[in-house]
Amino acid sequence: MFLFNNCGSRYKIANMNRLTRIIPQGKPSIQKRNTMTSIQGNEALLSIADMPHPTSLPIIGTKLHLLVAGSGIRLHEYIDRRHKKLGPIFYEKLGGNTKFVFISDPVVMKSLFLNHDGKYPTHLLPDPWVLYEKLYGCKRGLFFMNGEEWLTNRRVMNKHLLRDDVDKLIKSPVEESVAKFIKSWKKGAENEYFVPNLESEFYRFSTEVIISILLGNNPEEKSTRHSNMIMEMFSESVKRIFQTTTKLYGLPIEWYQRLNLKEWRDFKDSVDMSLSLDKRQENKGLIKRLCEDNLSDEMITRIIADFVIAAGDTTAYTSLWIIYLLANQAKLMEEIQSKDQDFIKHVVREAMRLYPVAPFLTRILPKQSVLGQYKLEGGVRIKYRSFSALCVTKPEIFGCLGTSRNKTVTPIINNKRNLSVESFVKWQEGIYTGISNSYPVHVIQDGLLYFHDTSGLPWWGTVVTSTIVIRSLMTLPLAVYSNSVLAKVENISLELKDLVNELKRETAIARKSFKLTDKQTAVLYRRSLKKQWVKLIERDNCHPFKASLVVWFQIPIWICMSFALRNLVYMSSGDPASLVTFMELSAGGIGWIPNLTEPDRSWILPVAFGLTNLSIIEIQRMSKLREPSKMYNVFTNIFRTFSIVMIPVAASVPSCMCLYWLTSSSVGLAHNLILLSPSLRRKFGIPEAPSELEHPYSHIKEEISMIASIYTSGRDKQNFSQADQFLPYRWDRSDPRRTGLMNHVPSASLPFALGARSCIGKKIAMLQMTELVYQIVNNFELKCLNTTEVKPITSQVLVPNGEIKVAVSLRGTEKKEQF
Ligand code: HEM
Repeated sequence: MFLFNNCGSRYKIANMNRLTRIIPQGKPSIQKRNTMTSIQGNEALLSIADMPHPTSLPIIGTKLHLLVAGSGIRLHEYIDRRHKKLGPIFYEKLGGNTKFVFISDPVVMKSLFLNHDGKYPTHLLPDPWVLYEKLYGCKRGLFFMNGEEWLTNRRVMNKHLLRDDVDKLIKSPVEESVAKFIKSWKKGAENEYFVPNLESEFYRFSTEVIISILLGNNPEEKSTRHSNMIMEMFSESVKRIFQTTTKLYGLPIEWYQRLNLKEWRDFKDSVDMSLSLDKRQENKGLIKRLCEDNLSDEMITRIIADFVIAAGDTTAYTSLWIIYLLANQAKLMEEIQSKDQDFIKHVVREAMRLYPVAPFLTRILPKQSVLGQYKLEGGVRIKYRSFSALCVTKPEIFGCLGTSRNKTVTPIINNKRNLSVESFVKWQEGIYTGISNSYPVHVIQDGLLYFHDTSGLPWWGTVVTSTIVIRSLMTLPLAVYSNSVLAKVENISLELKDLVNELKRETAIARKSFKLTDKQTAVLYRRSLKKQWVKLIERDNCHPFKASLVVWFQIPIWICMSFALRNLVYMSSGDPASLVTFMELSAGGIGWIPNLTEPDRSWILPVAFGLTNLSIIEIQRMSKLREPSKMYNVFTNIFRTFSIVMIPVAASVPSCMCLYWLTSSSVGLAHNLILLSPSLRRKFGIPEAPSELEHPYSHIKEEISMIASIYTSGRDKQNFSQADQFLPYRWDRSDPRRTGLMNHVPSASLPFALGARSCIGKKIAMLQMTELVYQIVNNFELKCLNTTEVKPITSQVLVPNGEIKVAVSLRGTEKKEQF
């Protein structure tokens, strides 16, 4: 009790120190101080702009820094270093338009989880899962729910899994599963030591525990073939689905759709089966209880399927870390033997402090909030994001037309090369002359002159208006058509996916009946698939080539219009009227470009042109979910480079041409934005497709996401003395050694989060890990065989960077020397 109070006062002091640390190290300027808003009494608050942050580039943010630091798998270390440099609260733009506010201060973290969560706390969702949900139309459990749906179901689950008497439901299934596990290890260590595949074994064990809890502790039922089958399906498919989604983070976009995640459907079938069986049984499993709560079968399936997934890797990897830590500390293993099971809880807590499987916890602020010294805007985050699997980039197509008449060619030393350069220039001039004198260019040129004469607009107005009219009348309908074709193709590919299994079956039958070889079967399968694809494409009249029509119209129009303007400036027709036009163009400019025949020397138009093109590329990119394919990245980078290269080119051509290019790109940008809107897409008759964004504009605008850096706060010396040491006794209030550890802030270690949206399975997890570790320590001796330190990396959870190898032998036998 004394220690507890003592620890409380230390806690306050530690946190008071921290509050002063929250003030940015780079002091805000006097001007900034004056702009501080006073919200509560006289307390002056800082805005997010005053928050410490690393310097970042406009679009890619600090992505390059992260890349250099070892990419996403090193995120926990990267952010840890940032905290050390910038303090316990800072923001960082890791690319895109979201400001991630990272917090490692326990007081601010607590306040985030307890006071600022709102009625329906929301977190960021892993994109592959969101994609999966959207593509396959399969609804997910609690973790993916929001709003009233989440609250209603969460309350039901709280009643069953967080109440004090939860032990009645979980104790016996956990003990049984542990007993089974220990039995199999004892068998393994019967003759000598053995080195188990810890990851797989813990995965299977975790799945077994959760399924036993779901089905109830009915020994008769457990022995049936049905139950074993469910177990097999659960553990295998869940493990595979996790591996698949982890890979999805880095896979090219098309693979998302190509991957046949059939395991999930098998898995859901098995849940359905167990649901129908459970209703008839007299067991006391969680499924039974949920049925009694009148939850629909569909909802139960959703919730418990997610339990299996959530329980699988979290408990498996935490158990793995615990065993790794213990296997490296023989003395501690001996000490634990003399302790009761309660002490194992401290072992588990301490391991989770050092290796929290969820190293970052995210929250979206529902409204404007004050966190520490900062007043932050509520982040309006879209509920679902999706990506365009069959997206078509509609970058502006640029061509280099800007050769000046008096442009000279730099002589090149080598005569032969000189000759070839000359012939190239001749060839180029020939092409230019050919295009300049072509019929379409003359038609557009005459059209421009006619429009200028009849409208009475100055030349700058003529260029801008005619561009808007041409692009809106010609390219907008084509862009709508192209989007429509793409949406249809996307829907067809989903339809085809359903046909694939049927085709496979038919091909298998054909193979048997006609005794086909592997090669023949593959050819037959490909042919049938292609036939189906063509059939569906013909049915919906949406050949993918049609989607590119917009580009085939846009490029020639762009070239012809540019040449038409060039002709007007260079008086190519040679008649007196062209001299008049030239004079009009010389005086027909606006603002800083009075003379449209001269290049824009201020570079305003060329730079605006370049930025507009970059915006189009970035909007296309931002409206996609997560990492696009490598090919898409290559093209995006080519277009980015091209946009930048075109800036000096635009600065060297007459400003009427540059004005045209800028107007054309701006209209393109507007079209891109318009065609993101779902309601406008419906009005234009574009069918709905999975890749469509529900809230495209909120996706594009800047957002704020709060991230609690659990890894950092747990390892911060200000929160825990000897923070990098594995000292389970620090959690034991009765241990005298604890007095030597000055800093101890329990709320700085939040492996299960805190508040209304904290882990629903924490009691299950704690019980199963404690029981398992207790039995392992008391029955076996462990010795770590890894010769180098195993470090954590951020995958979906914090996992080891290599296989953890531990030799297991029966306690008290003479097998130790064999290690
Ligand atoms: C060592 C084991 C575990 C750890 C460290 C852990 C950690 C967490 C954390 C940190 C969250 C909150 C995420 C957030 O706020 O964004 C969470 C949520 C959740 N956990 Fe666990 N978990 C563990 C085991 C389990 C188990 C065994 C289950 C099975 C019942 C489970 C089911 C869930 C579910 C369904 C949620 C979502 C809750 C909601 O959104 O309302 N977890 N877990």
